[in-house]
Amino acid sequence: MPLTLTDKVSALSGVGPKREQALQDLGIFTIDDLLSYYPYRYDDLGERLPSETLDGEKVTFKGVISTPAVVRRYGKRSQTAIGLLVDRENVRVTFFNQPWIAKNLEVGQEVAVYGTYNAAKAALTAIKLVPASIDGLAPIYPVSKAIKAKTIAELVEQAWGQLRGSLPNLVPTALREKYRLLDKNQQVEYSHFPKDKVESKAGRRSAAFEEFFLFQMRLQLIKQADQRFLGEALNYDKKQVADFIQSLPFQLTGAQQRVVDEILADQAAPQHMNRLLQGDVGSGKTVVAAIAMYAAVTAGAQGAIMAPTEILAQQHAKGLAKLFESAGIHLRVELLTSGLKAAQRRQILEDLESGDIDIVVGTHALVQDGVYFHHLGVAVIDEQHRFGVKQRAKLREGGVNPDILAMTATPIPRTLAITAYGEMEVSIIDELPAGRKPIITSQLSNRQYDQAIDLLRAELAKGAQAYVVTPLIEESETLDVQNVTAVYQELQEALPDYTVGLLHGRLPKEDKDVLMAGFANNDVQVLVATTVIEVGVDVPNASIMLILDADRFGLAQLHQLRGRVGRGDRQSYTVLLADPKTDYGKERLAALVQTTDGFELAQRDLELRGSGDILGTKQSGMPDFKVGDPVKDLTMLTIAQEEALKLVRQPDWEQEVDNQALVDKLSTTMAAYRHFD
Ligand SMILES: Nc1ncnc2c1ncn2[C@@H]1O[C@H](COP(=O)(O)OP(=O)(O)OP(=O)(O)O)[C@@H](O)[C@H]1O
Repeated sequence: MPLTLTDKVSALSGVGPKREQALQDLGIFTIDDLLSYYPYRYDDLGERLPSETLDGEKVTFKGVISTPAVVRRYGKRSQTAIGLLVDRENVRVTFFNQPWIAKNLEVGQEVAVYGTYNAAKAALTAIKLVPASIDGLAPIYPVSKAIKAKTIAELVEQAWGQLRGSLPNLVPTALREKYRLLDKNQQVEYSHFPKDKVESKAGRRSAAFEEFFLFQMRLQLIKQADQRFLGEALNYDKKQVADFIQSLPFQLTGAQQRVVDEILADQAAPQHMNRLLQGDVGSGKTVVAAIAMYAAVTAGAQGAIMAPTEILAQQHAKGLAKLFESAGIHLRVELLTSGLKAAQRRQILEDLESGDIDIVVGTHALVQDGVYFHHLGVAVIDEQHRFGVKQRAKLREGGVNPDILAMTATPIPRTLAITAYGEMEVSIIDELPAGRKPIITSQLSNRQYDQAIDLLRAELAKGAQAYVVTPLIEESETLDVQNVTAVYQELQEALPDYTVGLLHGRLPKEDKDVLMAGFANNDVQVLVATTVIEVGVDVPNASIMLILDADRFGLAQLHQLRGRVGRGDRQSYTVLLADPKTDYGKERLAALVQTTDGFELAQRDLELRGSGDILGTKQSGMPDFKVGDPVKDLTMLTIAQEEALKLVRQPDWEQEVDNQALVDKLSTTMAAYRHFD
């Protein structure tokens, strides 16, 4: 049977259950996955002359051995050196710790050596001998411990040997011509087996476009499907909503007012709303969500808000209840989390279905089976990246198709957000409430811990509260707990006049609740915690945060953490305790000291990392591209979006494009949405 793209990788010889598992762990299930598993870089095995080579460059020199191998031993270590005549230049080549190699190196023999060139000394530190016949670039694949790059290369070769020339194009011909993209077979060939950099670049460019194009086709199809299930034109009570906004304890910022208008307009329109609300930490997204939910309630519908953690859900529930109460609005706000007792849960589910509950706040429990709404008008998803498309789809089940408002504090440059969240409209709160004093951030060495505690004491003496954050240690929860507990005990002794609380992921839910309530009421003044407090905790009286071993956190995470202070009128402080060892570590902390602007930090982080990593990762909910880089290749991503949009707008695009392979590839996405029709 000839090999096909949809075959499992186990169809290849040499792939048993163990290897198959290792491949699956890398996301490679089918032959198609394997052939789309592109190298992340190439070793340049093409031969070159020393005079064409830069200092420090990795290069292959092909030449004739001119001096016999000399082996020097230093205990367990060794150096083996030869002279290599490359064209007319003599290069000294040194192999480290491979004494046995000497016997393969005879004067007069022709060899090719791959290594790092030192121009000043005309010396090459050898990485490996390569067969003299090899020319071009050797693909290097991202791998895991369980499988070697070489194995992947061999499997790709095996599969390609059988399928070469037979792959259908996914990108329509017209587009390939317009943007001078390669035919699929050439794309695969050039990506895996380029002869030179021109080929590898061309392969990568076409592969990136294909990836973006498929991604955008999916987004646009989802968007189109979304628009097809008509939302509902919520007939909300303008006066009541205006009164609510009037009665808030503060005035909305201009940015808040603008996004509120955008959201209310969406809600009132017959189309279904699918909007992303982006705003830096502390910019006041929650109250915007409250207004949207209240509008739904005035129209006789319900509102729901889903939070990523129980602590946050509780906080939202309490905060919302207080907000409405202080405005003299009588609403029923309930909390639905997995921690509820069965009877309580049953009651809440009943009241949700009968419409007795106006606003429900919860975690993932909200999108579980058996949760039915009487009439859900708007669903707010806090930190949207923690919820997938499936859960969103779940909200639509039972015929309801609520407006969706996703909120995130991850700052993403606007153009990028618009393309990457192509299925959503984007609203941005780019202004902090008036009167906020920028948080003062400082960095101290770990040896200056006492000084940090003095700062903390000074704040406590003013009646303020404090956070002390300890990091994740090597991903081990047990060690984290030990660490955070030790810090807690120490602080209890150091601060006898204050109540110190301890919060970590292992605590029973009730204890967490009691503690968070205590901190919110100022019964607890110092909260020692692991990163469980990362998102959304809102205690405006807290004015100082100590972050221990701050270099163990990522920049975005530190920014989120820091956002827990500076939420009220007090001047707030963040003290980063760390002795960063790497430049990246130092610059990351310096960036935090220098600016409190999340967008600027996101940009800095990008530059420091030098890649789209920050956006590609799980953290931010941005799609994970394998080849394309949404930051560096933004123009291409935008083009892919425009073209996908143009295509799906044609009523018969499936016939129009005349590309069955593309239609097949997208069929799952379409099917997932078809059953809502
Ligand atoms: N316009 C405003 N003027 C003054 N205070 C405000 C305003 N809007 C919100 N606040 C207050 O600012 C604090 C932060 O607001 P909120 O919790 O909504 O921020 P957020 O954007 O959700 O932040 P995070 O992403 O950090 O959770 C709250 O205490 C809130 O009451």
